Amino acid sequence: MSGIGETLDALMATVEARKGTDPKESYTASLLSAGRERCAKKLGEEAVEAALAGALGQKDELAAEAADVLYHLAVLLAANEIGWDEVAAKLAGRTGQSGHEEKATR
Ligand SMILES: N=c1c2ncn([C@@H]3O[C@H](COP(=O)(O)OP(=O)(O)OP(=O)(O)O)[C@@H](O)[C@H]3O)c2ncn1[C@@H]1O[C@H](COP(=O)(O)O)[C@@H](O)[C@H]1O
Repeated sequence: MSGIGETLDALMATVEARKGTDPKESYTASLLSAGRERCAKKLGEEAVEAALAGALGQKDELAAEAADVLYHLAVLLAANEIGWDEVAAKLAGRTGQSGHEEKATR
């Protein structure tokens, strides 16, 4: 099994490759062609479902919903021309900061 980084890189490459392709042939292409607001709405829905599963301690459901969240996040990032590298840089910039300090500088 590959790590999460490789998995996310492969997912983003697939999402990027769907740009401009036939929306009838690909769910990803249909989301991208519908625009950023549609992509954002789907991410929000999946995030709520993941949050509910987590709050209820539904482990399998949470893992599945977390995968949906990551997929829809990849689509929204791609729709905004942002890659995982920019997200990783934000996370790396916070390494070593306490959560309280980080909140103050965000
Ligand atoms: N990871 C995913 C993934 N996760 C979820 N989904 C789709 O997300 C949709 C969400 O389902 P919902 O029940 O929330 O919504 P729905 O009512 O079916 O659809 P909406 O009208 O609400 O958008 C389903 O159709 C799922 O198939 C995904 N579709 C694609 N991928 C990845 O994207 C790749 C390319 O997919 P295509 O673009 O479809 O070729 C796939 O190989 C996967 O790796």
